[in-house]
Amino acid sequence: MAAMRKVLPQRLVGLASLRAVSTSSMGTFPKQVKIVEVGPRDGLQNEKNVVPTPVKIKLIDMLSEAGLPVIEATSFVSPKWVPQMADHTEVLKGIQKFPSISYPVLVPNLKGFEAAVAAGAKEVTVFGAASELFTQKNINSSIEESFQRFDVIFKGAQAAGIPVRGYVSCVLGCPYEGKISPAKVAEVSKRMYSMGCYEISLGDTIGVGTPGAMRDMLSAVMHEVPLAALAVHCHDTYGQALANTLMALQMGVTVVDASVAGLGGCPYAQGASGNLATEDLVYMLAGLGIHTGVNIQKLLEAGDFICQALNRKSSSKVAQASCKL
Ligand SMILES: CC(C)(COP(=O)([O-])OP(=O)([O-])OC[C@H]1O[C@@H](n2cnc3c(N)ncnc32)[C@H](O)[C@@H]1OP(=O)([O-])[O-])[C@@H](O)C(=O)NCCC(=O)NCCSC(=O)C[C@@](C)(O)CC(=O)[O-]
Repeated sequence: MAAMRKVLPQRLVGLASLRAVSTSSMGTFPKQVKIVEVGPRDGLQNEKNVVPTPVKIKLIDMLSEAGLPVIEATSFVSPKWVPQMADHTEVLKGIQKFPSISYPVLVPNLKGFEAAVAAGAKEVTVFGAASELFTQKNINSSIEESFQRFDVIFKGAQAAGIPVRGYVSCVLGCPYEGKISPAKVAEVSKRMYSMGCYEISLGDTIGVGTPGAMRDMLSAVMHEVPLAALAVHCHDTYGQALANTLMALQMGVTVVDASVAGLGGCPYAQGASGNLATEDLVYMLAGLGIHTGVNIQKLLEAGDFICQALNRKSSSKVAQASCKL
């Protein structure tokens, strides 16, 4: 805690310069971006040591205080597959729920959907992929079988008035199949959108994409799914996450997934590293004059908190830089 107190006033110096650059040209960028914070789920699911439930709850509460409009809280997957998420019910019940914030949770099947609803979930997320082999490794089914599972979830969600978000993983590459064609991503995205996902988040699961690959993939998907219903979810394995996101914004995407302190990774995607750090995204968007509603100071504090709890250095460049200022 002492170290945290020491850096905060210095961070304010960095924030002043951030405000100074926020008047720069808007170009073709959107005026507003919705950030979907995935740290508590994607960020923590890959942690080897079990993160105590109160730590997860405090992290989510701090992220709520920071003004993130959507916070992916946990996942109702099999605890045999992802033990770190076994406390999903306690986490979802334990967090403070701000009326203006959505707290979606991942559900892989009807069992997960029913458990999520019983725990109070008001929004769920299904997760598919544009790669057969990844789908097999991640959810033990083919792509076609995954649609059948989703269909059952959609029926339950529709009856309960619960919105469903959808992930398509491996959109810019797969750890098992390598290159994935934009046409395949477009096909899977179209299917999930037409089944009932209100938003499709396109995941560069192993962070191999480049802005060129993002442009080609998005161009294909935009023919099949309305732009307003697309989000991007970039991992930073090759240091391209921010550049890839910028390309997506220039193409009109207005929803971006990110993870506080750049935490993240998928247990079933070897080589996957952390997500785009939310702090770095917020800093860049502020510099472009794009509204997010996020208080970066409070976000940095949430990043400090989880990094101390995990005994780890933040992967966010903004967090690292603002500590050194
Ligand atoms: C889909 C299954 C369940 C199939 O797994 P399975 O083994 O084929 O399922 P099953 O139906 O045969 O059940 C096996 C056991 O799990 C139980 N079970 C079954 N379902 C549930 C459930 N929902 N909640 C709790 N328990 C469950 C079930 O009751 C049974 O228990 P047993 O009878 O052996 O005691 C499994 O593969 C699974 O849970 N996979 C999840 C993997 C995962 O969470 N991956 C990470 C998320 S994806 C990701 O990170 C990428 C993303 C989204 O971030 C975007 C990107 O970056 O690209």
